[in-house]
Amino acid sequence: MTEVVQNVAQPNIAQPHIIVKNLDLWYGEKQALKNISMQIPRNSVTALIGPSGCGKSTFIRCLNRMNDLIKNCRIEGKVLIENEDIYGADVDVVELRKQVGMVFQKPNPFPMSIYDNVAYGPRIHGVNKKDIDEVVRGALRSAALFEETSDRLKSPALSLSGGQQQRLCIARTLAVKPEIILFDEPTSALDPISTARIEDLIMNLKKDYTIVIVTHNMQQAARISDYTGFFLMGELIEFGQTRQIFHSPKEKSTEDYITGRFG
Ligand SMILES: Nc1ncnc2c1ncn2[C@@H]1O[C@H](COP(=O)(O)OP(=O)(O)OP(=O)(O)O)[C@@H](O)[C@H]1O
Repeated sequence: MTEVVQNVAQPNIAQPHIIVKNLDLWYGEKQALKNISMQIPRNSVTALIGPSGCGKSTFIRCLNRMNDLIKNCRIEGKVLIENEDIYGADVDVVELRKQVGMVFQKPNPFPMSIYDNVAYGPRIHGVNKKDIDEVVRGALRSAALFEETSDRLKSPALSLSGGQQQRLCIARTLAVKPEIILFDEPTSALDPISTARIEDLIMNLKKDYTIVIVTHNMQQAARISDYTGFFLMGELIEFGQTRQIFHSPKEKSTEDYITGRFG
């Protein structure tokens, strides 16, 4: 494993699932990420917090190369998943995004039935027709949506409530059997009850997946995450166990942010 140039102290993580090394990112002339290094442990929830515009979404999108789609975006540094450089020349980006799923802020189900939304990915990835039913039901169960929808799987996904739509999007992600799931502010468009259900779900999912979540909600980060990274103006200021970050931050700016003094 090549040496990581550490700019921020890292907790001792035996076998990180994701290793980010000296990552810089520019949108045209503007540098949005500055020398980020981070080791993300597997089967855990890692929360990324920080004020608006500090680069959280930009960073999370680097983990499954979503920024490839943005013109004028340039990246330097490395992102290793299972020690493989995901920016390597021979990486199949479709396969990478299957391995690293993503759930967005606004639920975005396809305008098709509940069933077809979840079956969409497995069908594209060539899952056998006779196995699709089982995959769809399994994913809906894991996303805690099966009981509510089992009698109306052919109904339009858009007839579901916002919270149910977000769980459907999670089921859609789970159906392609990822290893890592990225959540970009997944509850910011939801009411408190739907938010609590998604938080419970995320905490359950970490048994089987590595989870990275961007959130503006500090209580949410404190409730559901094992590790927290604090970003400020494109830099990772502090990264550590959530308990430590919230109870004894090492950096003054982290403390100011979590105590609501800015942002
Ligand atoms: N596609 C883009 N083109 C140019 N600049 C961008 C693009 N996306 C983001 N930026 C800029 O990069 C910086 C970081 O944005 P980013 O969305 O990653 O921040 P964030 O911390 O996720 O913010 P928020 O919490 O408001 O979602 C901001 O200055 C933003 O304006």
